[in-house]
Amino acid sequence: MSNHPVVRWPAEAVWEAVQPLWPDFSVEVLPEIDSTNTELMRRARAGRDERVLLVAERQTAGRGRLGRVWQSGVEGSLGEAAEGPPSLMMSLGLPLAPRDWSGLSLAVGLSLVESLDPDGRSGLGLKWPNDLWLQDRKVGGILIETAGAGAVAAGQAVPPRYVVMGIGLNVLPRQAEGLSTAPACLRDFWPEASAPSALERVVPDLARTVHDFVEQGFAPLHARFAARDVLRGREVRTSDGSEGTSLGVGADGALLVHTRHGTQAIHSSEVSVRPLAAPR
Ligand SMILES: O=C(O)CCCC[C@@H]1SC[C@@H]2NC(=O)N[C@@H]21
Repeated sequence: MSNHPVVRWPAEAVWEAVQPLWPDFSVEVLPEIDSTNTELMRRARAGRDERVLLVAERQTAGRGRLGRVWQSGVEGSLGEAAEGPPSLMMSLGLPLAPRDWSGLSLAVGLSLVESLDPDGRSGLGLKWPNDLWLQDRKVGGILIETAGAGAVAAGQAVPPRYVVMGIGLNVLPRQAEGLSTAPACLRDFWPEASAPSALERVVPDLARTVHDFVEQGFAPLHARFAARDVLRGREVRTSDGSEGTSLGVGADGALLVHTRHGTQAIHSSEVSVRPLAAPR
């Protein structure tokens, strides 16, 4: 495996779009890595806290939430004429000190959905807390990890934490091992989608969203999230045992579920939904 990316990536265009926000921002594309999240966490632990977007053409140990494996779907060589890998795998790493952390992953998801489907016509939506969904099938996911920062005494400013926002988007159709139905992909609603074109489309808005989140938090995005929320009004079951109808998310990013015991605010859990009835 050479040390150079095989695919032509719009790294410079992405850098130019983001650099006015963060002059020290850089973009790195790697032909192969275990996981872009793992790599940025390693760098953070070694004291490197740069603002960087790391993109991989292949991950050998891609990770999802809750210890799951993220399959990149890259088998064999990408080849010279490659349109790009079947999925976009990238992590944005940077030090952050927002006033309030709640809703960061929802803000990231919303920026992805809005930049991939600006007018909402495709039905691409958000499944709380971290998944992009299209017709009840997963298109992508987000894995946010943090490093650094000790305890904060009362009245002290919150020190920045190094945050790694890992994003995986299925671009081309593929079967995923262990799943009965194939995941959805960007090609389902964007016929020319490739990993490089998706990168160019999503990163400028992602950077703007993260930049604004530091001061404003999730609350200003709340109504826009609701417009893309695929769970609202559906019967859900959470991994901590709550069952009921999803009422959407609160202004702090919690999932609100109307259960037999009243409305419960869920802050961290896995959520499954009752499948939609088959069309007649
Ligand atoms: O759906 C999930 O559970 C989150 C998936 C996150 C996958 C991305 S791919 C780029 C980055 N590197 C990783 O190892 N994981 C994230």
